[in-house]
Amino acid sequence: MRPDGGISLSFVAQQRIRQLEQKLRVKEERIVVLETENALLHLKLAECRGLFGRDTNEVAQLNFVHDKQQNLCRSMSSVIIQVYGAIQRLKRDLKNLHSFALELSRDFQHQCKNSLYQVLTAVQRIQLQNEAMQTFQTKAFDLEQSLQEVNERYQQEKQKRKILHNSLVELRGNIRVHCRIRPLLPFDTASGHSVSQDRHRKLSEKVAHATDDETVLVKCNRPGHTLINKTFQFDRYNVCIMAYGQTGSGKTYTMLGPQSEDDVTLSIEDELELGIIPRATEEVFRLISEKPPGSHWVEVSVVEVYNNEIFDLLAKDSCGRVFGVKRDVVTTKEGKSDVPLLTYETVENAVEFLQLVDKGLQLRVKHPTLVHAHSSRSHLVVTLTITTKAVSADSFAPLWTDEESSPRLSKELFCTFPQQVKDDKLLFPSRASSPAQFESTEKLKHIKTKLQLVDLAGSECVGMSGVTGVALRETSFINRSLSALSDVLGAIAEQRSHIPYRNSKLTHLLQDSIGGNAKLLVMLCVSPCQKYLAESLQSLGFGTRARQVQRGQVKKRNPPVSSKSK
Ligand SMILES: Nc1ncnc2c1ncn2[C@@H]1O[C@H](COP(=O)(O)OP(=O)(O)OP(=O)(O)O)[C@@H](O)[C@H]1O
Repeated sequence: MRPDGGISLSFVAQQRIRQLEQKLRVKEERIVVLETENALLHLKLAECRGLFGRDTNEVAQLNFVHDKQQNLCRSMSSVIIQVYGAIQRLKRDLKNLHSFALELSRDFQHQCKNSLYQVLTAVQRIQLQNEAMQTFQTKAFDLEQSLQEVNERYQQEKQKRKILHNSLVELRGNIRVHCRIRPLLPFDTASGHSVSQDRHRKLSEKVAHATDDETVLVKCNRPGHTLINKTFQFDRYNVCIMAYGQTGSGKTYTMLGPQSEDDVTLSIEDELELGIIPRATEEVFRLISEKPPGSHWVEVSVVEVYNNEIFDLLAKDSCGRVFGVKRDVVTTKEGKSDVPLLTYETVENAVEFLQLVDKGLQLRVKHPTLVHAHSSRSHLVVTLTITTKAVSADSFAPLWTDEESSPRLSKELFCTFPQQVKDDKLLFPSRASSPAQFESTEKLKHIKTKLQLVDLAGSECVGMSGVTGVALRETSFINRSLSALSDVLGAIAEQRSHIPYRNSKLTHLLQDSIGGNAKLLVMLCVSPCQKYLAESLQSLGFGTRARQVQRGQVKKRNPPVSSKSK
């Protein structure tokens, strides 16, 4: 400031400068701030640039993805269109289904109603039927009661009949006699040298006639001789077990059927001509075929009793050839007759059986006599042993029973030969050739039944048969054994305490079949012509007495068969 108190210029300048400097500093500070801001903005710009670069990549990738998405969208759209179409179709189907279900439901309801109606009707019907059933049951009960009453009455009647039957059987006994008269044959009328023509004609006349099934008439009117006009009654001609009669009267024919001159072969071709042995065997196998398989089996033995010796006609030598081997007959502990070592062959059918019998027959002794050119010199005994097995005693069903007689041949035949042995133990192993099944069923019950078919040798009048030497000896044995048989039958008929079975090998061998519970049929064979009148009358007389003794009509006496040995 100047001394007058005025403001100098410099001061003002200075003031101005200071102001300007102030302003400058402010400006500089502002610049610094702006620069800082600028730097920061650069930085941001750089950052933004970086970001922008990255974003561009992302945009490219996003574009790529976007393209892909668009493609996907396009394909999805077509799929969606398809799906949509399918959905539309499904909707239509669903709609159809729905209406079908509705229809079905309506049908079902309708059917349910129908069924218910039917069930109700059926229930009503059942109720009605139940009521009817109850009425019927009441009636059935009443009927059953009356049936029971009838059954009781039937059983009582049956019992009465059985008692009657048994007493009849008791009256008739176990021996039946039938008679068969053979026809006149050429050799009956053949002329002998020692008689005149006239006498020969007389001798060849038929004097024995069967007037009916049960009656034999012997009518003979010889001048100077007693008039014979006699009838003999016999049981019906049905079956027999034992053919008895004089030589040449037809025993072998009856038992075996016709045989050719040189060949003894049995034939089962001509049914009408069959003998009892093939018929009986066929019947046995027919009956067996009706039983369960394996429940029955048959063994066969064939023996001949020749000169009071027993020969096994099925025994084989080392080469398998059959030849008659001598055997003996013994009585077992149980009182049965037995032939130790006897050959038993198992057979499956009648043909096999007949083949065996044929073999045996080849060995049977024959010898021509004046009466019969093919006279059998031995007794033939064919035995069928039938073994029956059952799983228990209750289920046992024997091949035949002898409870009641029947008119049928089979029943009648089988009623004739029951000799049954009920075993709790095995009997079979004591015999040869047991079937395989048998061994595996040890605990089974077995019943053995014997069917013995016998062709006896013929009784013979030595004067007529003209035998000498060996044949005469044979005749003597034949007549003696027939006499022993007659004694046994007489003793049985008269119910004697001792039956002389052991007096001859024949009766000893047949012991099981002609005593005890067994039934024996004697088939009398008779020659029709006058020449054998005495022999025929003797046979018929024997048969009649045996039958009458059985019926209790005659007093005890010895049958006169022993006279045949004269
Ligand atoms: N009913 C019959 N029909 C036809 N011929 C028969 C009849 N009976 C027997 N014959 C015949 O009579 C003859 C003697 O019969 P067969 O051989 O059976 O007698 P047999 O009694 O057995 O004799 P033998 O005891 O001597 O052996 C034989 O030629 C036989 O063919």
